[in-house]
Amino acid sequence: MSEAIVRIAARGEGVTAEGRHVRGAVTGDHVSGDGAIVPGPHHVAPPCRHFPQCGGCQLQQADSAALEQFVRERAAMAAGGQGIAVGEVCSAELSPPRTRRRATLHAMRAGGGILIGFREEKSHRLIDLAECHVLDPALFAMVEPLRGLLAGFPGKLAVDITLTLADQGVDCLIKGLRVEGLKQEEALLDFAGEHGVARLAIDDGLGPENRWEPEPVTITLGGVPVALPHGAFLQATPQGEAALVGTVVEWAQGSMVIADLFAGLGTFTFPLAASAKVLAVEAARDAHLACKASASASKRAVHALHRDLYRNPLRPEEVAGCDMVVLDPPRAGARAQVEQLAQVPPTAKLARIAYVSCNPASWARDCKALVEAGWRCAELRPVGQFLWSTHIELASLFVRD
Ligand SMILES: C[S@@+](CC[C@H](N)C(=O)[O-])C[C@H]1O[C@@H](n2cnc3c(N)ncnc32)[C@H](O)[C@@H]1O
Repeated sequence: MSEAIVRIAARGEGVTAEGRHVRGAVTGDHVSGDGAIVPGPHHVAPPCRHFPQCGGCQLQQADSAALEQFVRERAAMAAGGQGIAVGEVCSAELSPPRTRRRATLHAMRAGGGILIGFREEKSHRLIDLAECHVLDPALFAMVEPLRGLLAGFPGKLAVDITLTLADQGVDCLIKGLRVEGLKQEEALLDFAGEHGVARLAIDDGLGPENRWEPEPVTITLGGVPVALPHGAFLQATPQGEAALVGTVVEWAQGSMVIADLFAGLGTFTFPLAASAKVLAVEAARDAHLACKASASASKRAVHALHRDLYRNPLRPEEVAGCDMVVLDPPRAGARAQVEQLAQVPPTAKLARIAYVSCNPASWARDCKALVEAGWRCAELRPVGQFLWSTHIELASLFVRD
């Protein structure tokens, strides 16, 4: 007798109503007693030849309807798991293929050639990328030239290459490369010039050192160009950023004073500053300074504050004057900051909290504290920026009645 797959689990396996997990199955498939999968209407041919070996994607066998359901259900189930009632769970925004604007690839020498790609999910074996359906084509176009460049560096090679699509083109940071002698220095400059690289930096263990940057590299946020420090956080796709920012800006309508916590370069700060005063709080010094400089150059009503919100969260009296708080913490969540927000008295101006998260588990844990303090989750917007992966993002709006 066969069982139907009713949903996709957090780790990407198909799950039956009885709770049986089946790797490779998607919602609508059937699985027989011996584990054979009978594909259903949402099971499609994976577009990439490297699937499922490549660790970059886990769900290429699912169509967009099954992926949308997966992203939406994961967000809703995280809320349900902590007993958080959600007013409205919106449909999930999925980023299209070939839109990822940042990725770290690995490279090594093998069999006389250079392998460049992602690692296999459960091993350190490198998948040598011949195609990629998630990377923006401008990033993928760097793979072959990078093979050529690295082939000229003798000896054992084990480097990480972070590619980011900035306003000026591809920003390329190579970690772990030893550059010795004029010939190798020239090879770097030739590579950068010939392939229109926006910035080339090498980190041989002592931090990134720029070798090529014909004009300062920026990323435009809310119409404001912001200097892009190495390693600074960026939303994974422009479409994902637009979905998250559009949602938060809509929720912020009518707010005059907003605190943007874990602000990074100002992904939310600058769009929000079009109609409100914004306090942008961030712990990474480079990101904070970039946000601060652009706020001043663009004359936006932004006050940038350098502060560690884990050790030193904003206290209730510091946010009481804001009518909205936006939080977008790292995967670990924002427990200490949420504990402080939960203590803001109902009589304070603070009327809305938008919590953006890349980890439904820490989000739900934190939000439980908000709910216990009288806040209600009015709206949940799931976002799938990492198409075909099990990684999801969400934006949530908390209000007090
Ligand atoms: C998920 S990113 C979001 C950044 C920004 N909101 C965006 O959308 O681009 C989290 C940010 O929190 C910052 N961060 C990490 N730990 C922090 C801490 N203890 N206090 C304040 N900011 C922190 C990181 O540097 C990063 O910029």
